[in-house]
Amino acid sequence: MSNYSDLAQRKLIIKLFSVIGFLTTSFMSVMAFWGGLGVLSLVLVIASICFVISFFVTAFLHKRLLLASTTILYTIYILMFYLVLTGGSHGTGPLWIYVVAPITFFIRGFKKGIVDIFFFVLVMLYAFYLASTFQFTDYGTLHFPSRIILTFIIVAALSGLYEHFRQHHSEKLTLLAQKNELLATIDPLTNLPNRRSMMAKLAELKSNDINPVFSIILLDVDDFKKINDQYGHFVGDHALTHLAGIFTQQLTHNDLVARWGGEEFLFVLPNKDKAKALQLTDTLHGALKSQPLHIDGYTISITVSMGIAEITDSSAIERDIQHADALLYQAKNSGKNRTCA
Ligand SMILES: Nc1nc2c(ncn2[C@@H]2O[C@H](COP(=O)(O)OP(=O)(O)OP(=O)(O)O)[C@@H](O)[C@H]2O)c(=O)[nH]1
Repeated sequence: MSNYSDLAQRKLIIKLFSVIGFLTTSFMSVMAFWGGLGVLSLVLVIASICFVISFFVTAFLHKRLLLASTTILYTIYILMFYLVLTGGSHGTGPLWIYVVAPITFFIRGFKKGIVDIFFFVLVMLYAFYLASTFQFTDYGTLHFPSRIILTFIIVAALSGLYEHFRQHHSEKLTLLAQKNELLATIDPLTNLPNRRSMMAKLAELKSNDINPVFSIILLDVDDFKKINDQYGHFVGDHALTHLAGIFTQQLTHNDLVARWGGEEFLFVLPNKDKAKALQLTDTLHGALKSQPLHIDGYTISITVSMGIAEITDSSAIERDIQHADALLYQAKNSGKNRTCA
């Protein structure tokens, strides 16, 4: 989501750059033409065409944002070179180079922006040198070019710092959002998906015609209160993580298990009918028998009861869960450590 909105924002700003670039260069071109500066006017017309192209590339070619933004940036660089070389209109050309710093960092980011700015400064120094050597324009003494370059470096440094902090905070926010998203779907004790994320998965499976049959298993640990009472809550917690580990081991790649709440777990088995779900419950009973919990010198055998519901229609998922719950209840009432289907 954050990536999408970031991209949408970038697109908007690049389109805005294109429009501002187009309006400015068109206006300056008319002014230059009016003032009898034919070549400058022509250069500005070419620049304004480049801005129009970038605008349409950004607007209609969704994957060409990089191309559009690079076109804008290097159009501006070439224009700046020309303006410094010739002095632009009445020697004011170099004043435009300040727009380069923020645009460069916005388009290229902090690190690549520094490299670009470094080469841009070199090119500008060279343009000032050429201008005075070949007398394209008269900047008088060295004072004017040196002040322009120095103030440009200060503006660029501030723009770079701003971009650096902006990037840093944006990355931090993205990471935080991803972490929160993960925490909202994971049970912190067992690291299994929680009820919320499993409900989303179930809704997805229900709405998906590609999975016409699937099964769910509702599992409840037998006499868990006794484990807590006898060994303490801490051991109870360990028992739950121990179970989560065993359950995860027995799943094939499409199967899922979630901590449904308390000492209850829910399995979702896409493309598996009741018979296949029963096979899994047999495996689970066997795995629990052969892998008791060893903790603090104790060996604790844990058993579970399960109810299976096969899902073939598109009725509400809550009804399927109620069905599995009723069968789990039946398993508990028939003596526990068993499965009813
Ligand atoms: N240690 C620990 N205990 C929990 C947790 N969540 C629920 N419990 C305990 O699980 C126990 C569930 O007890 P009951 O609902 O009476 O069920 P039971 O003792 O398993 O009995 P049956 O379901 O009839 O087999 C309660 O004592 C809860 O406190 C947890 O995250 N950690």
